Amino acid sequence: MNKPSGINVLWFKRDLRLRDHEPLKAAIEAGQQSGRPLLLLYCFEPSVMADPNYAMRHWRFVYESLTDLNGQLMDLPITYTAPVYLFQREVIDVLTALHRQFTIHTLYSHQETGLRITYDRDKIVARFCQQHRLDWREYESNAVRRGLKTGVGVQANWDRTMQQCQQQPDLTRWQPVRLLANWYEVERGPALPDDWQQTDPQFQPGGERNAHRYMTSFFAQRIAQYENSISKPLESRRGGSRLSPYLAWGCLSARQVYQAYQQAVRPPNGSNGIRPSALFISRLRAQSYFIQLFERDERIEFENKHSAFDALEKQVNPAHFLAWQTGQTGYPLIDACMRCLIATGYVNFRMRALLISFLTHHLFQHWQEGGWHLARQYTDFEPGIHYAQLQLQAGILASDRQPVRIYNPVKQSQEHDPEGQFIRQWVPELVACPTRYIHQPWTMPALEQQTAGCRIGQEYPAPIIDTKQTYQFAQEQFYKFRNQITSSRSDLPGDHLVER
Ligand SMILES: Cc1cc2nc3c(=O)[nH]c(=O)nc-3n(C[C@H](O)[C@H](O)[C@H](O)COP(=O)(O)OP(=O)(O)OC[C@H]3O[C@@H](n4cnc5c(N)ncnc54)[C@H](O)[C@@H]3O)c2cc1C
Repeated sequence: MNKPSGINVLWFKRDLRLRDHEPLKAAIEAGQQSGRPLLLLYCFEPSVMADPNYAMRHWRFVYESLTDLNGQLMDLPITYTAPVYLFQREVIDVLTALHRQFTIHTLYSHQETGLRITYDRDKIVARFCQQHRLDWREYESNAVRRGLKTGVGVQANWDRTMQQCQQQPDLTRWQPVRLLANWYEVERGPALPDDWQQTDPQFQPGGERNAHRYMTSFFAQRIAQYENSISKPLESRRGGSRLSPYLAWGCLSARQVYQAYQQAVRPPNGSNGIRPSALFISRLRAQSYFIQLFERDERIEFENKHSAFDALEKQVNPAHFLAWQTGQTGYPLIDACMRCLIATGYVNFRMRALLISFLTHHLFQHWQEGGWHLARQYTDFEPGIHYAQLQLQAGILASDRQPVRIYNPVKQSQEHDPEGQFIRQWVPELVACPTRYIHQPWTMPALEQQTAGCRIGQEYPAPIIDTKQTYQFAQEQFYKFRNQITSSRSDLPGDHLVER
C-alpha cells in the first residue's frame, strides 16, 4: 500500500480518558485501514480560560488528567508511542498550523454541549473543516442528543446507551504522530503556568486512574452510606460518590459508571451484591438530563428561562454580594459552605441549592454574577447542569405547578449539621460556641459570647439580613410573576431531582 498523505487528529475536549472513548476507537481503526497516523491533541484555549465561569482549579484538574493520560500512553506495550500534545493557543490556530505542516485528513472528537464561547468556537472549527475539505467526525457524549428540541426519546436513548457495550480503543494498534521538537516548541504557545502543576491535597485529583479509584471505593464500600449522607455537608464528602469532576471532565463516561454499578449490584461471580440505590441511578440519569436541557435551551447561560421573570427587579447590593461570596453573612451554615467550597472545590447538592437560594431569594440578588462565582469554585463545573440547576434553585425554571423553594438556613443547619461539626470546621470563629447556639450565634448572651471568644459583630458578623422578613418579601415577589408562566411538563425535571 502507498503511504497515504496527511494525518488524522483526535481532539480531546471534556472527554479526558482512554477507555470507552468512541472517537478514539474510530480514529485508531481508521488509521489501521488507511495507514494514516493519528495525533492526539488538547488545547488550553486562552478565550475559554478567560471566560468568567472558569478558574485556575479547572485547568489544574485538566492538566492532572492529561498528565495521567500521558503516563498511561508511555506505559503502552508498543515500541513507538507519543503523548497527547498540549498547546496553549486557540484551537483554530493550532489546527491551521497542523494542517499547514501535515494536511489533516479527518478530525475526531466528542460533541460538546458547552457554554456560548465553546459553541461559537465549534462553529469556527466547522467552517475551517468545510473550507479545507476535511472531515470532522463528532460522536455523541453521554447520551446527550445533538440539537434535540423536545424531550421525546431522551430517556429511551439514555437507557439504550447505558446498556450498550463500551467503546474500547485498542491502543496497541495506534500509529502515533510524533511532532518535531523544534516545530512543537514554536507552535505550542506559552509554557503552562507552574501553579497548574502543583497538586493541592484539598482538591480531588484529576485523571482517569483516580476516577476509577473513586468509583471502585464507592461501589465497594461508600455507597452503603449514600442515601443517609448525601444531604449532609460533612457526611456527603465521603458518602457521596464524588464522581462529579470525573464525569464533568470526561475521565469517566456515564456508561462506565452505570455498568460498574450494575456489576456491583449483581456481581458476575454470583456473590452477594450491594443494595441497589434508585436514588444514585436517578442522579446519574439527571447528569445527562440537565445537559440535554441545556442543549435545547442554551440561552439560559445568560437569560431567564421564562421571560415573565425579566420584569422581576433585583437591586444590586455589592456589600451583601461580597458577604455571600466570602462567607461573611452571619449565617453559620451559609458561611461554612462558601468557605469550604472555596477551599476544596466541593459542596454537596443540598448545600449548593442553599447557597443559591440564600443569594437569589433572601439577598434578592440576580443569579448571573453568583452563578459565575460558584462555577469558578466547583471543580466539577459542568455548564448544562450548573445553569439549569441555578435557574431551578433560583425559582425561575419552575412551572406554575411547582412551589418556589426558599430554604431557611437555620432549619437546614439544624437538620443537616445538628452538632455544628461542619460549621466549626469551616468557621473557626465559632469553634468554642456551645452547640445550642451554633445555628443562631446571634442569640448567644453577651457573657457566653465572651467566654466562647466570639463576640457577634466583632469576631463573627451579625446576620446581614433577617430571613423571616426576606422570606416573606421573596415569596410575594415571586408569586406575582410565577402565575404568568405556562410551561409544558416535559420542560421540567422530575420532582425527585428537585427535592433531595
Ligand atoms: C446550583 C447547583 C449547581 C450545580 N452545578 C453542578 C455542576 O456544575 N456540575 C455537576 O456535576 N453537578 C452540579 N450540581 C449537581 C450536584 O450538586 C453535584 O453533581 C453533586 O453534588 C456531585 O456530588 P457526587 O458526585 O457525590 O454526586 P452523586 O450524588 O454521587 O451523584 C452521581 C453523579 O450524578 C450527577 N448528579 C448528581 N446530582 C445531580 C443533579 N442534581 N443534577 C444533575 N446531575 C447530578 C453527577 O454527575 C454526580 O457525580 C449542581 C447543583 C446545584 C444545586
